[in-house]
Amino acid sequence: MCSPTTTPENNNDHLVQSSDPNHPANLIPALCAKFWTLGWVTGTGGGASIRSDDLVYLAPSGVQKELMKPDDIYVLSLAAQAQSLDKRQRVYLRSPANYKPSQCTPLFLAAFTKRNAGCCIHTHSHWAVLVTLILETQGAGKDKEFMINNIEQIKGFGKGFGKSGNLGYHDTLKIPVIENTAHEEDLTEFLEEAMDKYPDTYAVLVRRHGVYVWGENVHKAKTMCESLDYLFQLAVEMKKLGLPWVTDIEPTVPTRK
Ligand SMILES: CSC[C@@H](O)[C@@H](O)C(=O)COP(=O)(O)O
Ligand SMILES: [Zn+2]
Repeated sequence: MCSPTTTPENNNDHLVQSSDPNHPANLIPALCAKFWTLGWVTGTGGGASIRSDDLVYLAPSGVQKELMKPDDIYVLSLAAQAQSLDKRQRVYLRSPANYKPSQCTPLFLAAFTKRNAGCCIHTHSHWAVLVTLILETQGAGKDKEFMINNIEQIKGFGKGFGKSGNLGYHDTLKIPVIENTAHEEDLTEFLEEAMDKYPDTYAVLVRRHGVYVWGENVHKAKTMCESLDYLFQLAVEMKKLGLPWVTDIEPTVPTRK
């Protein structure tokens, strides 16, 4: 299951060799090194994947994500994957030696195929985990979504897949929460369910685990992941101060002279 299929003679190494710092094989290690400093990908957890047209660039499993090199990156073709008869069999154009592909692969692929995302980031941020723990204490029914409004940073989010523009200050940002599973890949069906139930969401929280965030491109995925982490941290601090995450502040219309 999920064993790599590659061309042994050349392993398509040219797919990960570029002097362009924005090439996905260079950018994934660079981004993960930055994310490690934020506590997002420590202890091999978390990661990031980038899609460029048909090609998906992925990290190996169980490696220190902040120390990865371009040569460590897997490359998969979405078209070849779609044609594969066994959908659980991954069709890699390039596989680095002595590694296994990230366990997050089917979750990243869900963001690329169901949302046409160009980048998906998975963090194990303390703030994301804490928000899911706080929600858990609120009991069944209230523990399945994180909601916050009337905070400026909400404007860092797009309105939704296929919609133009960003959320406004008074809009309520809703992020679904799914339960963790013993194996990362078993989260896939629940992540896809959450995407169907919340068609506008760009993120899904995983209880006691972290968060998946995607965007049309690297810039948008990174911006939303940073905005979300800011909001999760703020929400944890607000909870400690007894402040509500959702308020009914009415929009004010300034009078211009
Ligand atoms: C600290 S182990 C974390 C893993 O089980 C998983 O949750 C994860 O995010 C990373 O999986 P990986 O296969 O190393 O890319
Ligand atoms: Zn994880």
